[in-house]
Parts: sequence; structure tokens; C-alpha cells
Amino acid sequence: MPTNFNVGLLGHVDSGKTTLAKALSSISSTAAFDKNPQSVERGITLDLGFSGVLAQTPQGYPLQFTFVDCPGHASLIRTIIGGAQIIDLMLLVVDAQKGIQTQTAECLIIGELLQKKLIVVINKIDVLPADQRESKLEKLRSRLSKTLGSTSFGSQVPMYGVSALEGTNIEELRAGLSDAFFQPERNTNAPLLMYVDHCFGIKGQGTVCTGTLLQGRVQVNDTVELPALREQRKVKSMQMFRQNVTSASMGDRIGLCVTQFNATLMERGVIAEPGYLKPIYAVCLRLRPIRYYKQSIKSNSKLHISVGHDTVMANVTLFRDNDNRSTDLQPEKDYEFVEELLPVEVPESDVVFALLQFETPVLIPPNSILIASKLDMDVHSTSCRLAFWGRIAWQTHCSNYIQDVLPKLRIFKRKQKVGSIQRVVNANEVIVHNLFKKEANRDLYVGKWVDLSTGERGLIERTFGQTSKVAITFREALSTETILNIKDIKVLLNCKKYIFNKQAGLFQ
Ligand SMILES: Nc1nc2c(ncn2[C@@H]2O[C@H](COP(=O)(O)OP(=O)(O)OP(=O)(O)O)[C@@H](O)[C@H]2O)c(=O)[nH]1
Repeated sequence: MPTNFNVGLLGHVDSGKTTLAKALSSISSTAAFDKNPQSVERGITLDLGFSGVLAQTPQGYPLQFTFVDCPGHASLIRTIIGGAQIIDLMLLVVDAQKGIQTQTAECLIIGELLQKKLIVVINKIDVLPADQRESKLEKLRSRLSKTLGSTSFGSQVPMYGVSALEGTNIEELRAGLSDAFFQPERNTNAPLLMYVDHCFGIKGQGTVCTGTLLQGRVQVNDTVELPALREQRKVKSMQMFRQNVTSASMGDRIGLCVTQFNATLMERGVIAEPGYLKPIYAVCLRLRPIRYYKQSIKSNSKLHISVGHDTVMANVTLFRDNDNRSTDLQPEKDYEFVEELLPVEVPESDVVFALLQFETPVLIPPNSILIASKLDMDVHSTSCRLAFWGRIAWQTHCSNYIQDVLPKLRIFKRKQKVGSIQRVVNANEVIVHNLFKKEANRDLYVGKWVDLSTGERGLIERTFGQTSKVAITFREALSTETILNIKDIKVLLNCKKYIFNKQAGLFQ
């Protein structure tokens, strides 16, 4: 069997990805080249398309390129993110006349953060007037190099000018792909995980799930789990590009025929080793801001979170560690709540965490990358919709996480209680009222420091009387001026209010 190498075609709508996939391929799968009737009607790619070609590595080993044609339309970015996770190399398709467009940039960001190898294809060179073609291409190449230079890809990314429609330079691009081939890291010993992109029933045989093996291996007669349906099925047969096979391993694109289930219940999803994936209700991650996102990211707002082929809404809570910059999230540690932040203003070294509470539980394989985006922005807008990304630092499978798990996350807001002086006992002691509500447990505050608005510092010595008062003592006697103006002076107590655990009245 040749080594399978997954190549994604990503780019702005109408840049020619499907036409290029066709030009590069000799084999098509059940889901290739916009065969979906709605795609035919609307003239755009609505779903991932798969096709392939057999080739050779520069050393002469057999190679199977599987092309994953991703949609380009802005509204389909969640499908693009899903497609990008299964590829080893990304072909970024750029329209020769239009250059870098909004979704070109978004695809570049997705490729960058998923750490994919990159080749840029400048397509439709046939539309450039023949006498200006070279000069126009040169200009575009240098603009693209400049953009790439500010990314982790660097400015030396290989670029090919082609016409997918007329077949110009397609052979050069194929050769470039073989040169760019690298042996992808394949973890075949890990538990089985397959991203399923299409499911359909075959009468009398079972249900076929097509997809890519992200890790592990699978054999005919294995029992696999459909975690979203909480069901297990037996593998009856499998195919790779229409050839029957008895086993497949990480990186392979296969059609898996399992004992029948209702295909409409799982159009897209995962198949895994039984027991490997459990629904996750909330995660924390170190937030890696995407610098092109121009809006602020706000706590208590909702964003779309994409992981694998899933995109769900999540409520966001931002917090940071003020004492050190440890990138590990530590239980029992105090973290300060962050109201909002602007990605462009967050330096690389800053450590900010995000708690994401999913609206519906998600199946997230270990070590996955999550991408947060604001997909309800106008699709015609030219702004980047990808806000931040990150890997999971903490997660909970607990369905009772609001009561059981969240209170253990010690995220606080700073709060200042303000009281006034009721009377002066002597120059070293005053009685303060209005600092606490009647029902507050004042004993908790004994021994804490308070500041007067004059700058003098005292200690809560003891509670006073039956109501809300406390006695405050001062090591150094209060100044005469303070005592003369005592009615106007404020007593300030800085404390922390824990946002998930209202009971824990702890202090700075
Ligand atoms: N002149 C010219 N037209 C091309 C070329 N490649 C694609 N086209 C045309 O551009 C239009 C869009 O092509 P597609 O291949 O559907 O583009 P796409 O990027 O796959 O589109 P989406 O997947 O919907 O984003 C079609 O009319 C193609 O015929 C090319 O090399 N030259």
C-alpha cells in the first residue's frame, strides 16, 4: 500500500480549489468535485470533497496524495477548520487577479496555528494578459512573500503560478508536491480516532462512514464506538479509494462499513475506540490571541468554538495569574478575572486563560487545538473572524460541573468595600459602620487591613456590638487633622470576590 499524504486545498471562494483538485487528481471518492446537488445548483463547494492521485516520493517510493477540497465561502469556515485538521500539507489557492482576500488570510491563520506545511498556488494565470503575466506574477509573489514573512511559515514558502482550467504548470505543481512530501508523524499505537465526514446506508450491507484516521488503526471485525450516539458497531468491511482493504492506520482515508445505524443521525463526527471519548462540558485553555482579530474578547460573551469537525457555542470567562507567568493552570491558585482584552494588545509572553462552558457537551480528543471565532459577523465583512486558539489545560466530564467543579476554580474580582467612622474611641481606635451588610459574617474579616481615605492604615481588631460595626486600631496615633474631619473620612477594605464560589470570602 502506498503511503497516504493528505493535502488540503484552502482559499477564498471561487479561487479555483475544486478545479485545481480535479486537475491534480486521477481518482475521485464518493464525495468529490461538488457532486452534492446543492453545490451544483449554487456553484460553490458546500462540503469537503476528496480525490486523489498516485505518485512517487523523490526516492521512488509509492505515494498516494489525497486532496481535501475545502469550501471557500465565508459561511462555511467551520467546515474549513474541520478539513484543515486532517491534512498534512496545505495548498493555499490565491486568485492571480485578486491576490490575498479575506478568506485567504483566514485560511493562512488556520494553517499557521495547526502548524501545517504550506505551498502557495497562484491560480488563473491565464486571465492575466500574456504580455504582463510575468511582471504581475512577480509583484504578487513579492506581496505574498511579505505577508508570509510575518507568519511562522516565513517568506520562503514555495509558490506556483498555474491555470487549473487550462492545465498550465500542473505537472510542475505535482512535482513540487512530491518534493514537499515528508513522512508524517503517525501514531498508530494510540487509540483509534477517525474523523467522519460523510455517512450513508447501503441496503443489505450496513452503514458506510467515510473519513480520515487521525490516530491508531482499525481492522475488519473490530468493534468501534460512535460516541455521539453512545453506540458500538462491528466493522464489516472497508475500502480505500474503492479498493477493499482489511486494515487501515493513521493518516489513511477510508470508507468503513459498519453494522447498520441511522446515517442521518451522524452526518459528521467521530468514530473511536470504545470508551476513548467522553462528552466534555467545560474546558480551560491558555488563550493564544489571533493578532488580526480587531475586536475585543469579552468575558461572559459567547463565541463559536471549533474542534475537529465540531463547532459549538461557548460562554467565555477570561482570567489571569497576577503573581507569575506560569503557563500551567494550577488548582488552588487565585486567578484574577479579566473583563476584556484586545488580541493586538496582548504580548506573546502574557499568560491569560479562558474558561469555555459549552452550550452542548463536545467530544474532544486529548491534545486537540480549539479555535474560537465570531461567526455571526457579516460574511461580507473583510475583518478576520478568528479570535483566539489554544490547547486544553483542564477539562471536565462532569455533568454537574456548575455545582461541583466550578467552585474549585478560584477566579476572583477585586472589590472595595467602603464604610465610615461612627466615632473615635481614642487616637488609636475608631468604631466603623456601613462597611458590612447586617447579615455578613464579620468574624471572617478580623485581622484584615483597612485604609483610610487619608492614607492611614489600620487593622480590624474585633467586631463591635450586635449589628454590622467593627473596631479598628492603628499602630500610630491618628493625626489631629484626621480626627477633626472624621465624618468625611472613608474606610476602605480591599477584598476578593470569587465569581463561582460566593461563600469563599477571602482577601488580598
Ligand atoms: N480562467 C480561469 N478560471 C478558473 C480557473 N480555475 C477555476 N476557474 C473558474 O473559477 C470559478 C470557480 O472555480 P471553483 O473551482 O469552483 O472555485 P472554488 O475555489 O473551488 O470555489 P468554492 O469551493 O465555492 O470556494 C469557476 O467558474 C471555474 O471555472 C483557472 O485556472 N482559470
